[in-house]
Amino acid sequence: MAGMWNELSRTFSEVSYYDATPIIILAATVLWLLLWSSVSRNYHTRDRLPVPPGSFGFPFIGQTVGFILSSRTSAGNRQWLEQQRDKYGPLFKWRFIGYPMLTMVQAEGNKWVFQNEGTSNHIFWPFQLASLFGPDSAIVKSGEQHKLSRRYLNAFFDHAAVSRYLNSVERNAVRHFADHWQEKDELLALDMTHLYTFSTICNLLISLQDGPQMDELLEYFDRWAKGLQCFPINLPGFTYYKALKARKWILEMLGGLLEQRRREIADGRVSAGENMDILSSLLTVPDEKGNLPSDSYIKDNLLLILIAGFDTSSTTLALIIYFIAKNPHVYEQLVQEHKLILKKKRDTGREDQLLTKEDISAMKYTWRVVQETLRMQPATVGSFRKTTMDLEYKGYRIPKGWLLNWNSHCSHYNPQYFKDPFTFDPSRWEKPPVPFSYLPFGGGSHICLGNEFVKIEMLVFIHHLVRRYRWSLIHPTEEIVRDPFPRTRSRTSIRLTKVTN
Ligand code: HEM
Repeated sequence: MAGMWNELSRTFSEVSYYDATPIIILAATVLWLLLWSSVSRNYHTRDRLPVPPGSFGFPFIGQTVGFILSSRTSAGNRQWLEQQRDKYGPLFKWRFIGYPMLTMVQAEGNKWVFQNEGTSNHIFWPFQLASLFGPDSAIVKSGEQHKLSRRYLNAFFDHAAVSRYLNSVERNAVRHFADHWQEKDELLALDMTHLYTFSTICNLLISLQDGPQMDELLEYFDRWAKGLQCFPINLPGFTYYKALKARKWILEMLGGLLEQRRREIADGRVSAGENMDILSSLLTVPDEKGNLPSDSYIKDNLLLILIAGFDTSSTTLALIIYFIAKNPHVYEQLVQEHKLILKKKRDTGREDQLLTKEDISAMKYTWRVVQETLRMQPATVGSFRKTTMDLEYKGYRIPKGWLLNWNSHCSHYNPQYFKDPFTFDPSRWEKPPVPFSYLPFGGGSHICLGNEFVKIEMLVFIHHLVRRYRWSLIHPTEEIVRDPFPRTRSRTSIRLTKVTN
């Protein structure tokens, strides 16, 4: 009986196996056909889609000249982009130094760019800028290499790390006001904020204090920065050539410092601990794979942080001084906030002590003033990503190899996101903005490394400024220009009056 059953079941399974074969083949074929037709339909549909509206202009040059010329004035750049938007819509194509470019002027477009970073687009810098940054700079890296680099650098600039820098930032601010502001009735605010932010970041990174060596380094950084906005002509006498020379000089200087520090660590003259500057940390703290970074990585990234962290902050601080002078009610509100902080310090017996994290958290209105300044004059108005595959977005085909340009300046002035955008109104920051409409620090994986640090650097400075001075603009109607960072034509010349607490 059992034998018959086995026989039967074997026969049944064989029969069903042989019977099922054509069905399986048929089902697989149908499935494959369905999949193929869907893929090919999508492919062909995307292929048939139009590319976004706009004009590529002249071959190669496209609109490069018009765009660069418009970038010289602060409003010019935004107005140029708004003209294209009004003509073609919030997503438009144009051509920049030979590259087809797609600019997004609304929050939604910015979000799309940042959310697809690493999958269908990656960071792009024109070769002249990439050469100024250097091959090991985190800013030019993409994908896994960028992730590794950022994870390592983030440890020096996340919230916890930045809180540890508070005391040294404040000591530097106090020294700065004592050395450069006292006994002055008039000064150029931008020159002062330039010194303050450069000494703050030099101190933090390489323990370099005010003095001839810092002045010389600052001079080379200024030459380097001019290379960001010029034609890339690498011939003696041209700005780009000078910028590359300045990079070489800075790297040599950092190389010398690196060797000296290595010797000091070996001799035990610098020991591990919270007071180490970032250079010493880079020489002693291994990455997640247990390796110490190479010299070239250290030099390129010190250069990056120095450059990314001082012109942006110094121009923003000078414009904060400018906007406060133009809005006396803002100054009064700031004074009230900082008087309260000083009173609280007095009441708790901390009068002579440095600011604490709690004092910084109490500077709510002051931070809104910073946010509003960064809305009206973001130091960086956008940058580029490059598509790594053909894409479809909003019914358009976006070919592989096009540049995507996220832009903050236009959305910062869009009344849909910011009511009365031309009014300097710190109170608008009592509510959070529409996501991706406010991007002074960029977004996605390349979001500003220093955005936590900026907060203490600026709040500490404003605290010491408003408790010491009141000021007015010597040229109240002067224009804001960009070269490439925003500044007033006179570098914000102000008249100072000392105040007593
Ligand atoms: C008001 C001051 C600042 C503004 C407005 C600002 C703005 C920005 C923006 C918009 C980006 C993104 C670029 C992109 O997506 O392509 C960026 C990147 C960066 N910023 Fe800042 N920044 C400021 C201050 C600082 C400071 C103080 C530091 C350093 C301590 C710093 C370090 C960096 C670095 C290293 C990057 C490159 C990040 C990467 O590519 O992964 N920035 N910054």
